Amino acid sequence: MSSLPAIATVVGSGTMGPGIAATLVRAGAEVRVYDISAEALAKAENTFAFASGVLEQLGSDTVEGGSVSFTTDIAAALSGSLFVIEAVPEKIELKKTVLGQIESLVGKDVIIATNTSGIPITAMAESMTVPGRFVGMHWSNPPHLIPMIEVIPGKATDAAVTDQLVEIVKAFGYHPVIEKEIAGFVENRVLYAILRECVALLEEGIVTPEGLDTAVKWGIGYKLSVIGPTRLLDMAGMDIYAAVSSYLNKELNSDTETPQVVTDMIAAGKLGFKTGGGMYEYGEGDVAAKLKDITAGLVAARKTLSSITPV
Ligand SMILES: NC(=O)C1=CN([C@@H]2O[C@H](COP(=O)(O)OP(=O)(O)OC[C@H]3O[C@@H](n4cnc5c(N)ncnc54)[C@H](O)[C@@H]3O)[C@@H](O)[C@H]2O)C=CC1
Ligand SMILES: Cc1ncc(C(=O)O)c(C(=O)O)c1O
Repeated sequence: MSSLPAIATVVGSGTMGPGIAATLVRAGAEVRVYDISAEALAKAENTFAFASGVLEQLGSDTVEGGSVSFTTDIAAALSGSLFVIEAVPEKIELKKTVLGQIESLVGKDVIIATNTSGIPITAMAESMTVPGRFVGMHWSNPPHLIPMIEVIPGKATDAAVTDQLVEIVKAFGYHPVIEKEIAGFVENRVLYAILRECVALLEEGIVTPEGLDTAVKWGIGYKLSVIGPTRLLDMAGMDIYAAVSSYLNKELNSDTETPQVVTDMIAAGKLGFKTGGGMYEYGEGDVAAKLKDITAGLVAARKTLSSITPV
């Protein structure tokens, strides 16, 4: 019998919610998508349809019986639900309020997972009545395409709940990675170490954005997508790592604040794809074309990577 809960609810339907829902529906679950904003839900219906189309393109396993509904009625979204994924904005107080709402509407044995990017689970669970059923479930964007999920128990999370979440993740064909709780979790700690250095290199004018993207895509991304960093150390040799790190580590950027260049871009309304300009400028139709290319690339890469020995 599949470990996938028959009825699941996604709370918050912005960038992440619709792709999460599409993944669960394809695996056979009845998914309710809840948001406080009717406008967000209307957009989410389109994003859900797009993500479902991508899963079809990918040819991922499908289980009959999956369905989706969208609602601004939280009680209806949670009625009879067996598994809840919270995906509201990354603000701890908002998340705590929403968790309180969810807990007041579901039974004590319902697992509540959070898609936080890195807020410690224990801090988020502080005011929960049953914190043992609460667990981190960090999907990566785009959630319908990146088949890895970080599973992070907090101090109060029941071991059985962590085990159940691992089985749920496996049931829809993703790779679960169990981690000890730490701010940012593993994926974003590594990503943000890379991004800090990248932004510093751009800010210092060492390389152009195009040059940086080429160096990282082919010199790092391509290689790491096949073998992973631990194996890379073995391939390079500890002697090489020791020799290079002895002079390089002290040179790497170690700023603790958000880079000024990013703060300035935000002030100028340059947020990236969502405003039509960021590190690069996008003209009419450019963002849609880029997203199409990125999706096609991720579909092709996932097919290839799935067919070779992992890490
Ligand atoms: N965007 C990304 O690349 C990733 C985001 N995450 C995490 O996932 C969570 C959601 O992120 P996004 O989808 O990017 O956020 P978003 O801002 O795109 O969407 C959040 C949605 O939550 C809704 N919302 C706000 N308050 C609500 C409430 N009280 N009840 C129900 N819905 C409410 C908003 O209307 C919005 O539609 C955050 O914790 C974020 O850090 C995790 C992985 C990747
Ligand atoms: C820049 C950035 N920040 C956070 C996340 C996340 O995982 O929360 C992502 C992502 O791709 O998922 C990201 O790209």
